[in-house]
Amino acid sequence: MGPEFDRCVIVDDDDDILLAARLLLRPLFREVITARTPEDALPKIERHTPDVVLLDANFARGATDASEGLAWLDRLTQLDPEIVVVMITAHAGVHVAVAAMKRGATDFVPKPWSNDRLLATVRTAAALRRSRVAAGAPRPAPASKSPLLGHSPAMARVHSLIERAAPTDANVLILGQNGTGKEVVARELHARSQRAGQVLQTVDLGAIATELIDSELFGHVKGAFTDAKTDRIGRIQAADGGTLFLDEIGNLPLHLQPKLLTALEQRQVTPVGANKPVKVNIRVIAATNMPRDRLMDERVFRQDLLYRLNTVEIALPPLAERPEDVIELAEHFLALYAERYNRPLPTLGDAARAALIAHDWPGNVRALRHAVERAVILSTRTVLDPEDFGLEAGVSRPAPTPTPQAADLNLDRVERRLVEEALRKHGYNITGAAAELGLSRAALYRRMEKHGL
Ligand SMILES: Nc1ncnc2c1ncn2[C@@H]1O[C@H](COP(=O)(O)OP(=O)(O)OP(=O)(O)O)[C@@H](O)[C@H]1O
Repeated sequence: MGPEFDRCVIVDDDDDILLAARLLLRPLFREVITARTPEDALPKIERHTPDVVLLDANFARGATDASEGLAWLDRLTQLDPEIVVVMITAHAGVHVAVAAMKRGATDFVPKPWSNDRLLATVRTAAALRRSRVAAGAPRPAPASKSPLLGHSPAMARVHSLIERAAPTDANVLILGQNGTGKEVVARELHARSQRAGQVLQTVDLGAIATELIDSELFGHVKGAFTDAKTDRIGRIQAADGGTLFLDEIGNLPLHLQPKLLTALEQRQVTPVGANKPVKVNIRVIAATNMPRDRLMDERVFRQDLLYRLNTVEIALPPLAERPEDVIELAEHFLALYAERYNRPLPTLGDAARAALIAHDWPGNVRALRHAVERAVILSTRTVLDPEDFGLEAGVSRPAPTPTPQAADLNLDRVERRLVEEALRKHGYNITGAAAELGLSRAALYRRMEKHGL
């Protein structure tokens, strides 16, 4: 069998490192291109669109803060936003890890590396990139294509609520941890409503900078503030006639909550800087991963707005509380990804089934979906084992991570521990945990996927 992948570019100022990496990676790639400086590497990267770039973090003699490597990382991601960069660093500190993640690195290899780990890291990075490119589809697949699966008693209640609430114009509030399927429920509600032929306008309030939320939701008129060069219709108005899906509603700043309440009560919006309101006809679906008790705290969320939004409330339990759904979901995703990646459909072995059911899935259905995708891409077995999903046979939870010790500087473990700690601290609120780690939500999801969280 020939090499699995096309091209890899390695950038390091140390000839020994370049030689070692070239020898190690040659069986994986048709061509391994080396460069001693990023300046040399740039035209090669532009010309060859490599599957993976291995980039040293430190170039200047004696430099240890990785600033040069990070600056080059920025240039590379600007050049190709899809680029897969694995950082190599001899001075692996957590701050370097976090800074590089924030700026789009896919992974890290501390130097001196272990050959197995370098190979595994590079192979995973290359496989994921190639599969995505071949599929021509960014992940995750559009949720609209995913029907709402699950026959557990909890999901049966959810289906029944959707059936009853969808055709009415009642506002619906969907509660549930990250990855439990809130967006799928919102789409299902819209699809089964009388507004199905109209627009479903989604606003992810967790993804918009706080200072922009006002004009994003309500719109603005030209000259309302310095950057308002033209009139801009807000998302509420853009949803006119259809459904407005306010995702991560818990992130709506307190000072804007009365404004949204007024808009919903009066069925009209006043764009920033305008003096006349505009009529709108919308049905509102909102979702949040905020635990109910926080949402009931007047200091966090205005209760009058909450009552306006939760005419019907649909709570999605964490996946761990509905183990009956795990195999149905896993088999659905297996079929989906086997087809997408053009692989023979593997089956779940008994041990894999047991491990999938026993796992506590803190990242819920999203994490299960990613674990299945990875298994489809990377496994060559026809009957899948727990290891194909990054799980251990007969272990229901990931081994508890040891308390930080000065001796444990393994970047991978440190990263996993930081991500876990941040998630726990923020009650699995992705926006909060991402902010604390200094990552975008997308980058945090990638870390969660990588560590099977
Ligand atoms: N019951 C389900 N049936 C089929 N697919 C599901 C189900 N629940 C979740 N998924 C899939 O899991 C992934 C996460 O779901 P979704 O985006 O709806 O979660 P969410 O609760 O909105 O997450 P977040 O709060 O993090 O945005 C999606 O790919 C979705 O298709």
